Amino acid sequence: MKIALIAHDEKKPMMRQLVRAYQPFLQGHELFATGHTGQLVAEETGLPVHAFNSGPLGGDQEIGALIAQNQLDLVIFLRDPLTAQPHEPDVNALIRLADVYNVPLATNLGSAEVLLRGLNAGFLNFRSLVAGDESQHDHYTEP
Ligand SMILES: O=C(CO)COP(=O)(O)O
Repeated sequence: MKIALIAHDEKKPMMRQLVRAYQPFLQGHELFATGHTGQLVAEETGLPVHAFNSGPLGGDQEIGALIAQNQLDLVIFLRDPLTAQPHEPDVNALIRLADVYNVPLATNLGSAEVLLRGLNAGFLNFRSLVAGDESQHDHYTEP
C-alpha cells in the first residue's frame, strides 16, 4: 500500500509517537510525506520515505496530485485545528481530493490508529480493486 503521512508542526510530536509505535505496521509499505514530516518519520522508523516539499511550499499539493492519480491508498494527516495555516487552501484541497477518490484519510490520532490497525488486518485490501481506476469506486454491493 502507498501511505502518506503529514503532520502540522504542533502535531509533529504526536506523529513521532505514532510512527514509532506502529513502525511494524508501516514496514513493507511505500511511505510518502511532506518535507519535515518525512524527515521525522524516517528518523523515528528507519524506513525509507519519499519526502515532497514542505507543506507550505507545495507538499500538500504534491500529495494531492498523487491522490488525483489514485496513487495513494491511505492518508494520515495530523492536522492542527487550533492554529491558522498560511496554506489552508492547500490543506483543504488535499482533503477534498481524498473525498473525491474515496481514499481513507485520518485527520487525528484516534482515526489514525483505527486505520493503521485496519491496514494491518487487511481491511484496506479493497484498494487494490480500485487503484488506478476511479470508475470502480462503486464496485461493491456488500461488505
Ligand atoms: O504543513 C504541513 C501540511 O499542511 C506539513 O508540512 P511539513 O511536513 O513540511 O512540516
